[in-house]
Amino acid sequence: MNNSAPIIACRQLSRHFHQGESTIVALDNVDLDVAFGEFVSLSGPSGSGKTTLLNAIGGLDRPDKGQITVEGQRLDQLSSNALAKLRLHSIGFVFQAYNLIPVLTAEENVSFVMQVQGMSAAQRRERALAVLQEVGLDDHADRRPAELSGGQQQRVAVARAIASGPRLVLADEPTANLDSHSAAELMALFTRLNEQHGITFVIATHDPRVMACTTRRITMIDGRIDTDRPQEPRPMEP
Ligand SMILES: Nc1ncnc2c1ncn2[C@@H]1O[C@H](COP(=O)(O)OP(=O)(O)OP(=O)(O)O)[C@@H](O)[C@H]1O
Repeated sequence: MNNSAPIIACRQLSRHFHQGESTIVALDNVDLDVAFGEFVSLSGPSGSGKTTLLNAIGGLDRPDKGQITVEGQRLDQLSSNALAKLRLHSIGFVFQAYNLIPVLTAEENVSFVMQVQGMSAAQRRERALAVLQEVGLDDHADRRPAELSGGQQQRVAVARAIASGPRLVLADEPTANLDSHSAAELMALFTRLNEQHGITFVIATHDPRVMACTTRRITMIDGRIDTDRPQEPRPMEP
């Protein structure tokens, strides 16, 4: 794979939703390239298309028109099996609701995904503990989600997202349910994963402090990209 090629390339993406008589234009001819290793925020008013764009890039939803290439693979040309594989191995997802399985411990929540990926139990345990250590939670590996704070649950969700070693993480309002201290910790973790491991992040957010942490700031309006600028990142104050 040629690393000078973008990790994400979107061409003329459009997505419409039909509600009764009316048509909602969620994405309107979006063109977007994101290079390997970028740290990007996506902001804009509610309904401007951020989630729709992330879901399309992550292969969770198909656009009506246009093309998406992720790590050199055209999503519209992949079989559903190949798309599921790409989602499982190459893209990490982090959501506003942490989406952990309540009856499983932190370690089991992380290793569950690797089980689906076909790793042995010993490999899973080793890898789960390594990624929990990466997010600062190896000493909480045996706790269930209800025994963890919101910030800790979100960090378990990050450990799960990076367990398979993806080069791309898509995060949809990851700090929306967090207090400002936990949000700052999460953004420091994202920054470290970006700088030290080269993981590309695209983060949809309404929080101006999250936008300020990133090195490229994209705003959307009415399903279109409105502004797109590089910036000097400003770490979030705890
Ligand atoms: N499954 C759906 N069915 C109908 N309309 C939808 C669906 N998903 C999204 N939309 C509409 O598409 C538009 C874009 O929605 P989207 O969720 O992408 O916006 P957003 O910028 O992420 O908003 P928010 O900041 O509130 O999360 C909105 O008008 C929304 O109501």
